[in-house]
Amino acid sequence: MISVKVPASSANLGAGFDCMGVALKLYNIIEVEEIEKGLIITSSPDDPSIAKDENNLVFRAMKTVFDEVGWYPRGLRINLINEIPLTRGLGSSAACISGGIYAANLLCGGKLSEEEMIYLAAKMEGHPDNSTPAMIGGLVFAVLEDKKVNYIKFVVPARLKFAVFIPDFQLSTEYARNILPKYIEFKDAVFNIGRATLFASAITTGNYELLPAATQDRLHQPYRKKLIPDFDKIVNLSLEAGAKGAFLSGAGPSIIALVDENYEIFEQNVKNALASMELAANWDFMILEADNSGATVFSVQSTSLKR
Ligand SMILES: Nc1ncnc2c1ncn2[C@@H]1O[C@H](COP(=O)(O)OP(=O)(O)O)[C@@H](O)[C@H]1O
Ligand SMILES: N[C@@H](CCOP(=O)(O)O)C(=O)O
Repeated sequence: MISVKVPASSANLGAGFDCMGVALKLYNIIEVEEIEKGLIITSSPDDPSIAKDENNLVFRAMKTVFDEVGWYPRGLRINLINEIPLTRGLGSSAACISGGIYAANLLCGGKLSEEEMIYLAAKMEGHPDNSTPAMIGGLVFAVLEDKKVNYIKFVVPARLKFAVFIPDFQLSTEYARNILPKYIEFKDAVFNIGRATLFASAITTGNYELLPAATQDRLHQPYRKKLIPDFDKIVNLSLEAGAKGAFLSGAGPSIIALVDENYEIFEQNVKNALASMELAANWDFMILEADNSGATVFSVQSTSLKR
């Protein structure tokens, strides 16, 4: 049996719609094993939206690898241990896709290169901003091209923390993409190009004072925040507590605030504020570091199955 650990991820990071994302130290474990025949899928905790048949996202991701390399297991057992909350903008689907591809590649003897796995994952997810950091870790700038992903990975220092606010309601990425406008104004495109470029420079040089300005966005947040009644309150409380920028995580509804030194004081101030504020939803709060490893082998046990 092969066991793979794959991180959560937060995409967009403000202005970098569909092209910037970071892996976070919150993980799903995917255990896979070739069996005599059939497909057995188990999941804990379970959720009605996790399919137990060929529609399961991890299985579908694994199948893209089998189709690509022309090798198929006789049967397959998949056990999912899920820490990443579903449909909250923290890359649960990207973790399934990148983790499934990574696990399938191990199962079939490592026929695909890392570049090929990154491409397959981005193609399946439709954008490379979650799937690439889920696969290789770090903070990634990525563009999906016709046959490859062009990307740069930046290893995030532990000094930078990601304060994550997770509400008790879900928002599917598909829905949150469908509500975006087909066209945007030229000045809004210019606004985002400047901020995304500034973000890339600020994060890689450690010039965190620029981050509050560099995480502004006009491409998706103005539309999506209407679906998240507490958005402005959470962003404002984070900035007042000293965050270096706060923005929607992926398509939402989770919100992330960047915190530098003094994160313990920030954490206490935020917890006090959350306890005393009137909010439409209940919000979980946790402080995470970036994961710089991506999908990794957790354990390998030999199987009795003979070929
Ligand atoms: N552990 C899992 N196992 C199987 N399918 C999953 C798992 N986690 C998420 N999914 C699938 O991904 C969907 C959520 O994807 P999406 O709307 O993109 O949200 P997210 O922001 O969490 O990626 C779920 O409805 C489910 O179909
Ligand atoms: N760039 C995408 C990212 C979606 O991330 P998810 O974690 O919410 O699936 C978008 O903004 O739609």
